Amino acid sequence: MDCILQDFWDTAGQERFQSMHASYYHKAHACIMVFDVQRKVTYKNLGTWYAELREFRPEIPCVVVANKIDADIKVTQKSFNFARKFSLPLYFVSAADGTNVVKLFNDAIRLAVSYKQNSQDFMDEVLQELENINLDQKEEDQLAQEQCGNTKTLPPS
Ligand SMILES: Nc1nc2c(ncn2[C@@H]2O[C@H](COP(=O)(O)OP(=O)(O)OP(=O)(O)O)[C@@H](O)[C@H]2O)c(=O)[nH]1
Repeated sequence: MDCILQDFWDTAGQERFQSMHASYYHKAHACIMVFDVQRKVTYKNLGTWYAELREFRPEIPCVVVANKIDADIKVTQKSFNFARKFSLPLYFVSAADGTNVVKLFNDAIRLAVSYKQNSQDFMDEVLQELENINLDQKEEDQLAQEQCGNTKTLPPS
């Protein structure tokens, strides 16, 4: 199971939108979009990030995080339209004091696992097939290695 991505966590808060390489998206089974409640521009950029995410991963679960609430607790009374507009769960978080951090990651992981188990997305099926091929290959390599090892340890006849 893969979750989007330390890089996304880092990049989403940036002031300028900078596209991420498609490979970052492809194996993600959930996305956590973070904005900084003290920097309006990071909230404004969410729409662009979300559009890019949906281009590559149309169905993965996504949650929105309002971070740094410790700096101004009153923001927790605000309603943030972006989350409502796309029906995404919104978490009020402080990475500094830990508020809601564990809950956020527990929920995101649960969503990701459930998505991975039930996904009907064509891209996921392709990736799963590739993963299976890799696993088969690894098993074959391991078997071949074991057989080589066995041959070496055979006593001389
Ligand atoms: N008060 C407060 N400060 C925080 C919180 N999370 C991160 N910071 C501070 O914000 C600054 C940037 O944190 P980073 O972990 O570097 O985050 P980043 O996403 O790379 O950077 P930004 O996009 O600038 O927020 C650091 O000085 C952190 O200490 C938080 O929840 N509350």
